[in-house]
Amino acid sequence: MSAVARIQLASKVAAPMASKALGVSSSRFFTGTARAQNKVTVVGAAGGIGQPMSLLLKLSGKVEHLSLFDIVNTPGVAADISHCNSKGKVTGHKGAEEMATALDGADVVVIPAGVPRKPGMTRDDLFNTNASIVKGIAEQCSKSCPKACFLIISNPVNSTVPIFADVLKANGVYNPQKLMGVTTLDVCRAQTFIAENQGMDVDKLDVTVIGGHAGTTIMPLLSQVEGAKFSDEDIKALTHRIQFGGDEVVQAKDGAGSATLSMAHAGAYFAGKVLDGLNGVEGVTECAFVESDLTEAPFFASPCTLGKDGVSKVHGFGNLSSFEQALVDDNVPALVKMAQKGSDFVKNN
Ligand SMILES: NC(=O)C1=CN([C@@H]2O[C@H](COP(=O)(O)OP(=O)(O)OC[C@H]3O[C@@H](n4cnc5c(N)ncnc54)[C@H](O)[C@@H]3O)[C@@H](O)[C@H]2O)C=CC1
Ligand SMILES: O=C([O-])CC(=O)C(=O)O
Repeated sequence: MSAVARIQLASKVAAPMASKALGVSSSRFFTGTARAQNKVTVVGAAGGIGQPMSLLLKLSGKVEHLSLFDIVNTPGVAADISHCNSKGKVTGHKGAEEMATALDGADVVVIPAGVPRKPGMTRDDLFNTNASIVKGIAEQCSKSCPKACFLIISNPVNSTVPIFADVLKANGVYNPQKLMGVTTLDVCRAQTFIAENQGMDVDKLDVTVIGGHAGTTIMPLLSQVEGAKFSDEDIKALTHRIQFGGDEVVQAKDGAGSATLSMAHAGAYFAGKVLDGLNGVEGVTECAFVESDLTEAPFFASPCTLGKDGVSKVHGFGNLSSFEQALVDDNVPALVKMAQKGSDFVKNN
């Protein structure tokens, strides 16, 4: 099937894009209106997330130049993906000496580089390894593509985003509108689990998930789901499942890593929305972990409008139920601490 036919087929099964976000959905994946005119670099492109996410970005038709960087295996991954008959060229770059070329002139840099969890670990247990990986990537981005939008997937997101911010700040190139922690998978899970529980059409569900991306810092706002009716038990069980959805996958993979395929979908979807915003599509709104003054936490996920310069507006989270307010009160101190841990790392290394 030609790329055009494939996209036409996708748009037949998908609802037309409205100006407001409709929520993350695979059937809406190919319906964006952005033209392929940007360079997107994936850092960690040969990994469990990096490979399928790069494939989805290539198939999206939204990327003019897909630049794949990793410390291993990228020439093969790039050669393979480049044979897909969709718009955009693909280049592969391997190792520190090729990183500058990979990043040079990028409009969007998506970063799933770093180690994943094994059963029994928290995301914070990845800090010691991933903090220095993310810091090194931020240093090179400061030099090679300081004006790009940076989409951070590497865990622990609650600390790696502050690390990235502080490195950009130290290099005098930090723009809070352009730095986003990717929390889209939490929204995907919320939509999937709520649709199942309520017998609703997953394509029509829009769920806001605020806070951070680790355990109880992930806070889905079930009280705001239009048309849903939850018992108190459902609210507790669904909230817990959304907060610990990552653990569900880690346990099922039994030592072989964490979510890769669902994250590839979520990451490519979110990157596509960032590209839509950069290219002038109006009213694109998605949840993301961004610099925020909504709470005491310096970074906090909430709905954000994505525009020509990245995040053009950080929205509030509206009225909360008493259950949700208690979650926010209980979890903001943890978010403050995890951000501070990231900042301290940059200060001391
Ligand atoms: N934000 C989110 O919702 C999610 C985040 N993650 C996180 O994403 C990260 C990646 O996960 P996977 O792809 O499963 O891991 P993986 O181990 O399969 O892939 C990671 C890739 O990063 C590469 N890498 C390591 N250091 C690098 C560097 N300095 N520069 C470029 N590439 C480098 C590795 O060579 C590898 O190919 C983990 O930290 C994981 O916890 C995973 C799922 C969801
Ligand atoms: O659970 C993990 O370690 C990976 C992740 O962030 C997720 O699946 O949400």
